[in-house]
Amino acid sequence: MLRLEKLVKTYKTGDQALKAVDLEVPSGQVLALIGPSGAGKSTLIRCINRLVEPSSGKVWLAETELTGLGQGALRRERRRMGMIFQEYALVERLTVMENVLSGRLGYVGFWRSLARRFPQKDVDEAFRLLDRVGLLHMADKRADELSGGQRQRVGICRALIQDPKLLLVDEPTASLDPKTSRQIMRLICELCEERGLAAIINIHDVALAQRFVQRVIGLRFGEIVYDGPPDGLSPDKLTEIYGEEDWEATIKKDDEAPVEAAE
Ligand SMILES: Nc1ncnc2c1ncn2[C@@H]1O[C@H](COP(=O)(O)OP(=O)(O)OP(=O)(O)O)[C@@H](O)[C@H]1O
Repeated sequence: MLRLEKLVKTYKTGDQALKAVDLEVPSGQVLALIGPSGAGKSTLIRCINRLVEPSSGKVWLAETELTGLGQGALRRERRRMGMIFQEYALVERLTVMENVLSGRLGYVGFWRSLARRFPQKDVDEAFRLLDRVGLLHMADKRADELSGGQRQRVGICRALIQDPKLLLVDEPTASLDPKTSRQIMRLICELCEERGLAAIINIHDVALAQRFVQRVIGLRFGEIVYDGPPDGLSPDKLTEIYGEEDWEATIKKDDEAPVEAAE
């Protein structure tokens, strides 16, 4: 449902962040994008919805070539791609409910959005989503009163209320403690499964990626150097992706106790 063909991004500075990346993601597949700092992970995610304009190559979302669209058509197609950010990108002075509903701004008309008058079905869906992520009781709280984990849950609801087919997730746990990180990764993966959503998750924590996703893409210097199951990430493979390090302590152990469901 998502296809990248020879995607290249060269920034004005001359940095070649992506070198002819080919990638296909079927419907409903959740994959993790790993790689060292500067490998091109954020660039790849942002080239898909053209927040960063690719230099050449094509991005297909189902039958639509996103790279060939004008601004109006691109705005419409972006509704099908929800984005979740490391720093949540909430509007601090707005309530949780208002932040979630802002995910519908691409759908409601200009005047309606200006008055923040959303259709009742959008409000109902926002309540359902907040309930699903355990934040129903927080609906009227201001965003700046929330913890990091709660903010990310709001960010997730805001992406999902768009009713996307694909989630683009940029370091969702980078600002969170280890336990909250696991909770957020689990939540994202569960929601994708419930809704048949595909997702690309840019994540630094290899063990966390291995624990939750079916497929891992390793990026190095703008090229895919690993594409396979989480268990195929041997120390040698990780060295190829990241460079020398002692990986035994980092890789998920098979005998590791499963995380409590109640976490
Ligand atoms: N706006 C920009 N202008 C110029 N060069 C950029 C820009 N954004 C990224 N780059 C360069 O492109 C390359 C890839 O950067 P990118 O942020 O995509 O990597 P990343 O894998 O997401 O790194 P990190 O994990 O540190 O976020 C780097 O060499 C970076 O310096």
